[in-house]
Amino acid sequence: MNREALIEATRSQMPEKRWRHVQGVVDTAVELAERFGGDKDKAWLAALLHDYTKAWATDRMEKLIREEDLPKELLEHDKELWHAHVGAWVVRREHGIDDEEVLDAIRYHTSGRERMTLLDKIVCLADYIEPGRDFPGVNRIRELAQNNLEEALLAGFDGTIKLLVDQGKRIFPLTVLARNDLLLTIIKNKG
Ligand SMILES: Nc1ncnc2c1ncn2[C@@H]1O[C@H](COP(=O)(O)OP(=O)(O)O)[C@@H](O)[C@H]1O
Repeated sequence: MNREALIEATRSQMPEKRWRHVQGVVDTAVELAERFGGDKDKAWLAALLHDYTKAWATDRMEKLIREEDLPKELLEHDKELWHAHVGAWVVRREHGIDDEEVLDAIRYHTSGRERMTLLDKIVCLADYIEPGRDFPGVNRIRELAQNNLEEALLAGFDGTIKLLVDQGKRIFPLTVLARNDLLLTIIKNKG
């Protein structure tokens, strides 16, 4: 795999602002991998590709979800969730990415899932706290991320779930499963 070509291909999918976010996620994911003993190369790759189709038109993503082997359930949920699954499918198809761990980290970076891998957690958390992010509560998540990956991610999911409830939106169930699972892990680690 040619890193430079992959960087250019990714950059060409999105406007400059989104590209800056991706660069922030890449740097943060590599830092988190160093801090928590993850694989830095995989963190780099999954973070680079996590938003590959984020700026694609909705109907382009919808067509792939309908026609390819992608979860049809996505169509009943917020469009913000689509790019994660579609992105994993596209980077496998277009760039031959076949590392299932990396593909999963891309696929679940927005929603999370039950039994998240270390790489899933790193990419998902990096997406919440990269330096360009500015939302109420982000600094608390950054502080927690200094020494507890699970507690930081839990705070991230809690914030997303609260926001969705306040906005009267549907919740994609994987985020609830991810949150419950993280809570259990945190309790076990303390006990
Ligand atoms: N469980 C969920 N159910 C419904 N929508 C969700 C859920 N989790 C996240 N979202 C939506 O996705 C958005 C998060 O997307 P964002 O953080 O911008 O991800 P990315 O960096 O991949 O673009 C949230 O603001 C929310 O609208």
